[in-house]
Amino acid sequence: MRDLGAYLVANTASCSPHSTLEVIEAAVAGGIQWIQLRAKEESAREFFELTLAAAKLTEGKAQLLVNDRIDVFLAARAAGAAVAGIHIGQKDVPVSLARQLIGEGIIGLSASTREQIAQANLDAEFIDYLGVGAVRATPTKKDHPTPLGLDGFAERTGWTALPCVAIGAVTADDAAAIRAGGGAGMAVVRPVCQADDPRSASAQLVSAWEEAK
Ligand SMILES: Cc1ncc(COP(=O)(O)OP(=O)(O)O)c(N)n1
Ligand SMILES: Cc1nc(C(=O)O)sc1CCOP(=O)(O)O
Ligand SMILES: [Mg+2]
Repeated sequence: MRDLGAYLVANTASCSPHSTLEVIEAAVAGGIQWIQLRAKEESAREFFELTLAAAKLTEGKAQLLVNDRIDVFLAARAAGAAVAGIHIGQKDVPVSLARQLIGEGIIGLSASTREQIAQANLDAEFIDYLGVGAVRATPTKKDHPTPLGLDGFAERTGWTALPCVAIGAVTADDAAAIRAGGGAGMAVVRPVCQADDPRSASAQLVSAWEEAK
């Protein structure tokens, strides 16, 4: 899984005036193949229902990951939804236990400091990719880690053999630098969720990533 490419974090709080499902449908139509559903304010039931609906849009076309909520992922999978895995962070449950709980499935882990990446390397058997950020400060995640810059991101890809996805105020204009810095993908919220035309914004990100090869 070295190339995750353009990766959408479909953050429910960022999708207005579109609905989250409209954004996901547009992203799939635009060619994005990795989509994480991030719902920080919703109840478990709301997140679960949204995951079921999203999985119908992504099935066979994109990998759908659930942010944070292993319970929601497990419930959606038990309900027969095509959910691919989870993305968890340093404040979530340990990745080895997450692996025990979900069994097969993709696990993405956020890691940005030297210590976090060293620990991820020790836990590498449980992890499919790392989310590494924040590349830049972003209003989308108020408690984002200290900004790294593109150079800091590139430095971190050298600390691990795990695929690293850049996140935090990155845009299509950063695709070449992220790839040159050893990145396996670029994750965005606002460039797609807040675009007037999320489908063409998604297609633009996919092209930028492909052209940066
Ligand atoms: C691809 C990707 N990378 C990093 C994050 C951040 O995850 P986390 O640190 O758990 O923070 P929250 O998103 O839960 O606020 C991510 N979601 N996706
Ligand atoms: C969900 C998330 N995690 C981050 C991290 O640095 O770990 S930054 C972030 C939000 C990225 O949003 P935007 O593309 O709108 O800047
Ligand atoms: Mg988290």
